[in-house]
Amino acid sequence: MLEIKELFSGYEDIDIIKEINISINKGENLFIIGPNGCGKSTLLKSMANIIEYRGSVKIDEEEVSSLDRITLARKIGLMSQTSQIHFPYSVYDTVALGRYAYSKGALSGISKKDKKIILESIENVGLSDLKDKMITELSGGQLQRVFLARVFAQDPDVILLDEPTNHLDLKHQIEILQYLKKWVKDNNKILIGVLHDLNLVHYFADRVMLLDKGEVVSYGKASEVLNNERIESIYGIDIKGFMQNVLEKWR
Ligand SMILES: Nc1ncnc2c1ncn2[C@@H]1O[C@H](COP(=O)(O)OP(=O)(O)OP(=O)(O)O)[C@@H](O)[C@H]1O
Repeated sequence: MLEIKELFSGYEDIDIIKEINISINKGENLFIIGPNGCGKSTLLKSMANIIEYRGSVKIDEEEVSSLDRITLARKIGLMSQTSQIHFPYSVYDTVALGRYAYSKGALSGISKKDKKIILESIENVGLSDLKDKMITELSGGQLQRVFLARVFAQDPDVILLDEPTNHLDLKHQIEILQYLKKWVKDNNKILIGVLHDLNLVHYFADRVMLLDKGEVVSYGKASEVLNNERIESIYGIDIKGFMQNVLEKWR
């Protein structure tokens, strides 16, 4: 179980995230929504202990800020919005980096089991044909799937994904989200994701958290949180009306 209590975090003594309290069971996903700048990425970074927090973030009773790097990497994996490429690694080598928490460090030292997991992770995002290609030669969507495969290879208990599908075409968005949902259920993991597409959130989320100005406005099932009046008051747009309008244009 992931338990967050009285969580505050931010930058340079200014709190962006204020008083978050949630608990999520294994096998469940939670999607965080909210307008630009409301603190979604900051919340994920706090959970992954990339930025300091006050309050408590516990995975199976263990405070994440007290874990060493290797244990933390086995417990929690973050795919952030701005995964930068600095080195011309192949797809395989990039995904292999996900296994560092289980190996002795050097890529040459990875085990047969690691190899199998790396290849399966690449296959699960549909990139087997590109496994030897340099990541500098990939499209944005292919690259995003490489980073997803790296998180799968890392195989943490809690997976944090910041806009995991924003570079993907609709088919791949749906396929990846379907796969993630199943992966979470089958392997008793916890997924916390940030998505802007409220249709996809409606369809895939077990739980939804609506954030505004760093505070939780609403938390619960998608059908409870995604109430048109509430969404309009936070986003300042009649999203349901807009969607209905668009749908009518389809033949
Ligand atoms: N490294 C940083 N230093 C100082 N302030 C930051 C830093 N990163 C983010 N912020 C500020 O914190 C606030 C929340 O940013 P955050 O990236 O968490 O929002 P978000 O909800 O993920 O936004 P988006 O939907 O645009 O990705 C913003 O006002 C942003 O300017």
